[in-house]
Amino acid sequence: MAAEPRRTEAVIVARGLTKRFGELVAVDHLDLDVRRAEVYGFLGPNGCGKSTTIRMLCGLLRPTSGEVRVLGQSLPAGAEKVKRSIGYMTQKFSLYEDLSVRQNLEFLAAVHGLRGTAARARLDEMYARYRLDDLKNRLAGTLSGGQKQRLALAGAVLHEPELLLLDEPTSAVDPQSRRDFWDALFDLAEAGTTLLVSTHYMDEAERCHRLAILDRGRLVANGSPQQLMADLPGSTLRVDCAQPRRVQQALAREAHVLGIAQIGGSLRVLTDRRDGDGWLRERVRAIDPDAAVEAVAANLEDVFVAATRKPVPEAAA
Ligand SMILES: Nc1ncnc2c1ncn2[C@@H]1O[C@H](COP(=O)(O)OP(=O)(O)OP(=O)(O)O)[C@@H](O)[C@H]1O
Repeated sequence: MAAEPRRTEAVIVARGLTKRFGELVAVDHLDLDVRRAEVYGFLGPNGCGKSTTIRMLCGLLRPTSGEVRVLGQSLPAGAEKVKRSIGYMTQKFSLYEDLSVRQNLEFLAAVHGLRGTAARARLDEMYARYRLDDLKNRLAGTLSGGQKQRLALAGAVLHEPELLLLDEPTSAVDPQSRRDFWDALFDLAEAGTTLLVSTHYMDEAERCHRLAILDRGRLVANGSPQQLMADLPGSTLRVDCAQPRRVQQALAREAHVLGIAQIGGSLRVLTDRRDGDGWLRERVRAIDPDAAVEAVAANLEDVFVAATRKPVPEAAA
């Protein structure tokens, strides 16, 4: 039965969540609030601690310090109680490649204690919902990337978890499959499931209700994508010029320039100055008097670059 989404109730509350591996601080005093039925994104560069955090949130990894409550249970003490209500989909395909789609799902149904007609009804629902009907007898190892992902999602939600944790679930699939997958995630959220999903893709992060940006184990920004873009403490500019590579090299040495990307024949420049428009026009004119500088709307990639280019605070160095 479809529950009314209630995006106010806390499903994940973490305070000061920290994980050390020897000298390495993989997750560093992370505070996190995820509410029921929201799609919450985790965005960050490789190695910033996304997977480690997700593994702590599903009770697979014991935090070094800090507090974390998931679905009302304190972890790790309540991990066993909460495990039945959590679904987890990893970056790598983790089902049995030498079993068929049907055998994989029947096995998972048995693991979750589903039997008889209840199991058959739920499996039929999964085949239909995730377009697996024609693939039931295929070995999982022979499926395409998108098909494997649909099977993995079916496996992760078979037991109707209240919370679904997805660790870079779309890293091996094409854009259309990614879109279909996100539609499936929103269907789940609409039915009341809470989703936390890590991603490297800006377009995916932009679709989340709210998101956290992590960098070197720390939370460096969080909020709705719209709010993060509106609050960007700098400006984004487009520079049209005859020799973009030359202008890019010269601007890269400027202290207030956080990032430059060439897009076709123009440059997209992110500065940490609110008055970036006039300031950059002056700099660019010195390099190429004919260049045109125009302020453009910030996107989530600008937010990401600005948040992850900040120097490491003294305490973490
Ligand atoms: N079991 C472990 N033992 C030692 N170091 C680890 C362990 N697991 C993770 N790390 C380290 O902790 C840091 C964070 O890793 P993690 O996998 O959480 O990052 P991530 O953000 O998920 O990266 P990616 O986007 O590449 O998947 C990395 O430096 C990683 O090498």
